[in-house]
Parts: sequence; structure tokens; C-alpha cells
Amino acid sequence: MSRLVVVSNRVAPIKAGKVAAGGLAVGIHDALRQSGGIWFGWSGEVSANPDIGCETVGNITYATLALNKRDYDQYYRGFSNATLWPIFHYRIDLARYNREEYEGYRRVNAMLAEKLKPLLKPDDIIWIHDYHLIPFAEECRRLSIRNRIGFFLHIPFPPPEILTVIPPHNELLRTLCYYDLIGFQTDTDRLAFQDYMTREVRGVIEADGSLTAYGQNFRAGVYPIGVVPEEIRELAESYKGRRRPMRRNTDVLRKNIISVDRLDYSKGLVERFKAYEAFLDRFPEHRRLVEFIQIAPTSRSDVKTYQTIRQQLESEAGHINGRLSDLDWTPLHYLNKSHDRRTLMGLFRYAAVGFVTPLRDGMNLVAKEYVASQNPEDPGVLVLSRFAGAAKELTSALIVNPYDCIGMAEALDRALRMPLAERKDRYEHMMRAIRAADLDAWRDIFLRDLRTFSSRPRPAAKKPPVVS
Ligand SMILES: O=P(O)(O)OC[C@H]1O[C@H](O[C@H]2O[C@H](CO)[C@@H](O)[C@H](O)[C@H]2O)[C@H](O)[C@@H](O)[C@@H]1O
Ligand SMILES: O=c1ccn([C@@H]2O[C@H](COP(=O)(O)OP(=O)(O)O)[C@@H](O)[C@H]2O)c(=O)[nH]1
Repeated sequence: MSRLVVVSNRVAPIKAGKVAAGGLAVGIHDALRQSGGIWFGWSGEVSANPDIGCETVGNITYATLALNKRDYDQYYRGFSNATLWPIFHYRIDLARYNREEYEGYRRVNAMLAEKLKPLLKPDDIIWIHDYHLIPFAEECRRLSIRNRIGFFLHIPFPPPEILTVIPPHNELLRTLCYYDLIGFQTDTDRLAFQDYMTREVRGVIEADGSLTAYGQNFRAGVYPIGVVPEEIRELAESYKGRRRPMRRNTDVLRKNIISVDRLDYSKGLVERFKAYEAFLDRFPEHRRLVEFIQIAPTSRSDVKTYQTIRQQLESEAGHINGRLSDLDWTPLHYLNKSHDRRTLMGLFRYAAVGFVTPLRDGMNLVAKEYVASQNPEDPGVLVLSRFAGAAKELTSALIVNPYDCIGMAEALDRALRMPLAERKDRYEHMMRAIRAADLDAWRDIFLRDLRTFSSRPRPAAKKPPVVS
């Protein structure tokens, strides 16, 4: 069996016990643990030392390198997270474009491909992850790397009208066609991509379902990322920490509403806080009987838009607690600290409501983790945004529109009142979906397709673009 080589910008922390607050790192780590292989990417450090550090833990070899300050600023903080991330999450209003950052993005992709080359064997299968690395395959082909190369996009793919706002969209999308297989989280994303390829650049859908565009032939498919439900159940059951908050001086149990997100404007946190306040105003009978725990570890905090959202949330949280708290009741617990998985799954299990309301999200693993953590005999209710990729599978959640404040407040009330039989029905339906498309299925089906699809012979990639 050929070896698996995974490349992603973010590599999970190698040290046991360190938390990776991001679905990509959590998902790939679990997927690689099964098959073993190499995981190549950024170490998360900014330093002038360009050397690759290799460390093998169990069956995974982590090969990581630091980025220098200029590369970090242009490739990660700049084009990846100030241009691609907002645009791919439909937020043209928050995006900026800077040509030097784009050139830095191309330069880092070329540099990473060069660094990877000596680590490769001819029959390795290479699996590239996410928007930071769109041009990676083209750079590999330029270096005469002939291995199968697949790409998985963890975030949404926007409609062509939004994508074309990126000035070099054409060049960027051309580089994507050097992959043998391109995977998306949902059919909506795949169709938006197909739409771009057929309408914008007159690509052709072949009789065998493959696509031909920019002189390349490749496949695009849908591979929703999943979780490992048994592991989540074990973690949730074994959590021994704090369960439901008690009402001081009495034995009455308070119900928890829980949300866990990186502190990102795509997660709809401000809208969610406003909806919670509207819920307490419209349904005052729940006051003192419910507490909302929002765990939101900071993310990309040196990008301006992330600083702004953090200030907005602090102000909103202060407003809610200032207005509604009492000496013996704090309605909102807002924590910027990251938490380990056992704690999170334990908190999920004892929360009556999982409140997952992104404005746009590739998948949202937290939604699946919340459901998989529940006690089958007394499950909580998932309130889920229709704009999370997970909503395509978890159709028995209470589906809400995160732009509808009152609608979300009403869903919270309905969730907290939901009879046990309905909660069980919805939970069982969602668990069937989670088991049917778990993390093993995501990895196995993608890699099976990548191995079996034979693309037509490709012309070699042309000369490198402008890189300074
Ligand atoms: O690496 P960071 O800049 O710190 O950000 C963390 C990760 O965020 C994004 O995660 C996405 O992948 C999840 C798993 O497929 C998916 O459920 C979620 O909807 C996405 O937002 C990002 O795509 C990763 O590259 C980052 O590492
Ligand atoms: O303090 C935290 C916060 C989040 N997570 C994990 O980070 C992932 C977040 O993935 P998701 O797909 O929901 O969103 P992303 O952050 O990738 O956009 C989930 O597995 C969470 O359990 C974690 O381990 N600790």
C-alpha cells in the first residue's frame, strides 16, 4: 500500500495535551492516526531558520518548518486570511487585496513544494488541505513530481460572482486544475466550483463526470468531513469535571446552552449573543434557569478584522451580563481560553442545547461533536445554522437562519421545552447520519477516489510566475 503524505498549513501540535482549536487539525490528526504517514506543514512558528524539523510519534512523522516574518505576513496573515478567507465565506465587505501578498502566497507555495520534494517516494499519495495551498500541485508538477495529488477544501466555495472579486481569480483557479481530485464539503460548494469552471472559463464536463479546464483533466467530488463518534462518546462519558452549574442556595439544576468556536467573524457570534439576549427578553420564564457558555479561543488575532470582532463581542457580553446578571446568576459565560477535547465533550454532554450558528461554515465539526457526545437516554437539542455545511447532513437539528435574531430566540425556547421523545427521535436520526459519514469514511472514500481515478496525461507546468 502506498504511503500517505498530508500537507496542510496548520499541523496539529505534536506535544500530547496541547489543544488544536481548529477542525482541520483535529480531523487530519484523527485520519492520519489510522493510516500513518507524513504530515508536512508550518510549525506555527515565525523564525528566519528555514530548516525542516522531523519528529515521529507513533505512526505519524511530523515534518514542519517555520515561516519567516515576510512569508507569514504575506502568505498567512495577508492573502490567505485577509483575502481568501473572507471571500470564500461570502464576506466581500471584510476582504482586501494586495498584490504583494498574493505574490508572497505564490512564493510560499513554491517554497513548500521544493521542501517537500526530497521527502517523497514515487508511489506516495499526496493529500493537500485547504485554501492556503491552492497552487501547491502546480508547483509540484513544475518540479516534476508525478505522484497522485488530491486537494480538499475545508471551507465553503463561493459562487462565481463573489469569487471573481479576487483580482487574480483566473490564475488561482487555473492552478487548482493541476490536482487529480478536488474535494468539497458539500454539493453546494462543488456546484459553485463547477459553475465557475463551466461559465467563467468554458471548462467541459466529460461523459465520465470528470472536468476539463485550462487544458487539464481532473475530478471534483463531495466528501463531508466527519468525526469519530465512539471516541467522542468515550471522552464525554469519562469527563469528571464540572457538570451543570447549580443554583446557589438551592438544589435546582440550571440548564446549559453551549457554543464552541474559534473567535472568527464567520461564526456569527455577535448575532448569537443578540439572539440570546432576545431569548431572555421574550421568554423571561427561562431567566435564572439557564446559562449560556460560549467558549471562543482567539484566532488569527493579528488580522484586523479579528480584532474588531473581539471588541464587538466583549462589548456585547458586557452589555448582556451588566443588564441581566444578578448576585446569584450570570446569564452568559464568555471564555477566550481553549479547552481540551475531553472537557469539551463532557460539557457538550451535560448541555441541554448546542447552539451552533455560523454565518457561513465549511462543515463545523462542533455541531457533529455536540450530537455524538449526548446521552442517548436523555439527549440535548442541536440548534444549527442553515449556513453550516453540517446542516446538509444534520437535518433533524432545529435549523435556524443566523440573520434572524427572533427566529433563533424562538428556537432556543423550543429546544429547552422539547419533550424527551422528540429529542430522542431527532438525536437518533442525526446519529445515523454521523455514523454513515464518519471520519474514516471521509478519508477512505477520498483516498479511494484519488487512487482509482486515472487522469489524462498532463502537459508539464510552465515557468514559475513572478516571485520576488
Ligand atoms: O489554522 P488557523 O488559521 O488557526 O485556523 C484553524 C482552521 O480553521 C478552518 O477550519 C475549517 O475546517 C474544518 C474541518 O474541515 C471545518 O469544519 C470548518 O468549517 C472550517 O472552517 C480552516 O479551514 C483551517 O485551515 C484552519 O486550520
Ligand atoms: O477550545 C477548543 C475549541 C475548539 N476545539 C476543537 O476545534 C475544532 C473546531 O472545528 P470546527 O470545524 O467546528 O471549526 P473551525 O475552527 O475548524 O473553523 C473542533 O473539533 C473542536 O472540538 C478544541 O479542541 N478546543
